[in-house]
Amino acid sequence: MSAAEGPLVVGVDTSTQSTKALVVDVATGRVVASGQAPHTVTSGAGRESDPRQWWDALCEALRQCGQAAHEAAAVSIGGQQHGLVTLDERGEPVRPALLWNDVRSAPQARRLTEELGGAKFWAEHTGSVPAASFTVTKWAWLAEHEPDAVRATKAVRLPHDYLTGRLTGQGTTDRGDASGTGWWASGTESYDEEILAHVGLDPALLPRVVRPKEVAGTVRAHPDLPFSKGTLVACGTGDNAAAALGLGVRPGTPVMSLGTSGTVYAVSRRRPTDPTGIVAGFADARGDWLPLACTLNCTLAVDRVATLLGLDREAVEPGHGITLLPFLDGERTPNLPHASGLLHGLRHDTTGGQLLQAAYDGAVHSLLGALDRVVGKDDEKGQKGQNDKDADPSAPLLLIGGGSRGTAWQQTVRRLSGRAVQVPEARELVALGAAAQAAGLLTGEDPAAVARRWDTAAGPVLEPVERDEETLARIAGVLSDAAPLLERGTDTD
Ligand SMILES: Nc1ncnc2c1ncn2[C@@H]1O[C@H](COP(=O)(O)OP(=O)(O)O)[C@@H](O)[C@H]1O
Ligand SMILES: O=C(CO)[C@@H](O)[C@H](O)COP(=O)(O)O
Repeated sequence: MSAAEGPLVVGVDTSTQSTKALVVDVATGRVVASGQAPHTVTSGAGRESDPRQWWDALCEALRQCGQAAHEAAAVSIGGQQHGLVTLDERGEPVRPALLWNDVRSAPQARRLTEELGGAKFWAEHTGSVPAASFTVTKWAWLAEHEPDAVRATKAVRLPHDYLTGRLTGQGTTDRGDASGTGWWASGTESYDEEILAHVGLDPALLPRVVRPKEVAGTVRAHPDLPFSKGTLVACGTGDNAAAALGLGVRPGTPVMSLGTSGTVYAVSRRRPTDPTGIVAGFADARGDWLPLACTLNCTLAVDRVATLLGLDREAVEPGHGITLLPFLDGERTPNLPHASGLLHGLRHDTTGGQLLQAAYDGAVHSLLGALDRVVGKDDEKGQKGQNDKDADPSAPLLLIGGGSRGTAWQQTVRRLSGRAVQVPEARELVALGAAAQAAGLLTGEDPAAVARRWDTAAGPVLEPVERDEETLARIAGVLSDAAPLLERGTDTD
């Protein structure tokens, strides 16, 4: 491999299932080294991970990068959003982190929404109506179920803050990830004291929100790290905001990410305030906004159905009136935290491949319904979408995340969206976005412009096909008819 032309930077994605690190040449965007190490997440009632695992995985992923990581001049961490990390006075986790896909705090989400002026108040103050994913609901759950843990907590962090803090020794976050907590006011871009007081969280426990182009700190000496002391650390951000940076998207360009979570989003110049709660009004990592909808059941749920059927994930067959709502983990979009998977339309001649295709259809249907609101279509009640001025309905949908590599995912998105779909060849767009942010610290460039210079979104465009309206209408009908079943848990919950 030829020598790098420019300085090197490290971009990290600490996601739900693993930590990935890339060493990138700032001049060309070439990935000169990479590493990856897995995490474990608990199954059962909740979804928890020990933050110390994320640190160990980061050290391992960096070790795999070899000498290149030693030469890096700056580093940035992108990470799974919303997780509640509670640290004691020594900076050690009080308990495992409560993750974004842990739905135990659904009752707290409902209660907080009602107690503080309803959905409109939350949407106008924080940009989002809290669902069980939001950090504020997790803190309220912890206060109710584990008051000793709350008393022992001397610092509250998000996953990317935790790793950034271990690199620098300082408590910092950024506007992108702060906007997913439920205690950051998007109108004033500051912590919301009314909400914090309501949930009994002292603002002194929270990290400082670093501005987009500001340095968060420098790497302190650490035996497990390949970095030189003094390497610059960027503020980092949530994984979706990092991927938006990594693609260098301009306002209105729609993105769909197929990973542990499914997400659809677009950068917007308008601050989102959707009182239906479908669109979360996140900030992006630059100073704009990132209206986004997220599902809890994406690649893992569809892979699980394939495993149950004993099929390869690509062994789909065209559907035949079968509807499978793959809500194995409850669901966030639509907001059905207690739902479980639901199958309708099974016949003697139904094949396993058709059932599998129905799982893909169910997962993609939820995302596409939400995409209409994210990019600005008016809903059936005439409410304006979030981003109508900038959205270009003919722009290809950018498809990213692990699932975007799969033919069955690509074809399902094409058929149910009726849009052109572009699949970037670059694989790790969250880590690339973090690398672009680190590069921006060195060169003074806008990180999104860095990503465009690196041409990270380049990849084949799959031409549009006719939209499969029949399947979309059938799934919407089953969702609506099954509402009472989906709103309650099963007897084993
Ligand atoms: N070739 C592929 N086809 C379909 N799905 C894939 C493929 N490769 C990986 N995946 C899926 O991608 C998921 C991981 O995606 P990723 O975006 O890395 O997730 P996360 O960032 O949430 O940890 C896995 O659950 C796996 O099922
Ligand atoms: O909760 C959200 C977005 O609001 C998720 O997108 C998480 O940020 C998890 O991301 P992945 O691990 O699936 O990348």
